[in-house]
Amino acid sequence: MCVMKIPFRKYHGCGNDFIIVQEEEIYPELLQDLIVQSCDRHTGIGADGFIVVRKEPLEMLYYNQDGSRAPMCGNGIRCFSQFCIDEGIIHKKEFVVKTLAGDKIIRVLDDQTFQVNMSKPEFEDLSLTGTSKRIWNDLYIIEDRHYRLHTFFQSTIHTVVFVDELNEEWMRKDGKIICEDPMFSLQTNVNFVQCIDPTHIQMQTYERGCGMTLACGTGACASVVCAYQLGKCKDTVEVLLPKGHLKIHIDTHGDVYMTGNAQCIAKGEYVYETN
Ligand SMILES: N[C@@H](CCC[C@H](N)C(=O)O)C(=O)O
Repeated sequence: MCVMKIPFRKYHGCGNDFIIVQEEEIYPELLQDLIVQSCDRHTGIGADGFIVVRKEPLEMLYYNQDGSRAPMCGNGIRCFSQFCIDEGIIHKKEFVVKTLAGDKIIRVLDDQTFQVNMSKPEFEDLSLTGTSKRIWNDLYIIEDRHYRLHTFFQSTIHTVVFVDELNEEWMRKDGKIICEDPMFSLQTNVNFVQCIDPTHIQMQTYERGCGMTLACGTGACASVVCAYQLGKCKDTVEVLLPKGHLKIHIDTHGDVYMTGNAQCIAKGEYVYETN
């Protein structure tokens, strides 16, 4: 066994929480184990996700709490941006971050608030979603609950489900069932959405690699895109979440913009014991 002290910061965006470290502080061969141990809510720091900061060129490497890699994280990229400011890595008001879902342009607004161009949704390229067929308004029944699934790629795979009311018990149970359905070979994030009025929705996400979270940025974008396509909302919507809100805007070219904040909640050294 060997003990290492790894400098980290912890952030949250609307309650979606992340451990963030710089790439030079970690050993790639130990990364999976480090993620699983440090994200544990009882024996580690606790977090929904783990972010590695690559500086040259600036890149966000995102991992879910189970150690799986994801192409992007909307709340994570705002926290990544705040980390880069806090650590003196970035001094500009606008910059580009590389991700597995392409380059994302970040604009720093007020203190701790960021606008991110989250790119256009992808409805056609099924290889991106890990599904063998297009899923749009498809009926999905669990016991006596009837859902309509809409699956597409919005910087990562998302399935949007509109419900009359958000119900914690069913979201957790049915979110897991939909997420792990074998028709999604790469699994899917599942967003339960309640439309309040044309400019407000409420949502919560069962995340692949993590379970229920308090917020999901890419999920908020996907939910608004889907609601807009179905004529359920306007092109600018406030997404209400248990611990905050995000503003999502779809421009005339179909690009999706997310605006929200990011907060540093801890800074220190993680005492990591290798097995
Ligand atoms: N919480 C994130 C999404 C994180 C990745 C997701 N669980 C996946 O595996 O695709 C967000 O804010 O977008």
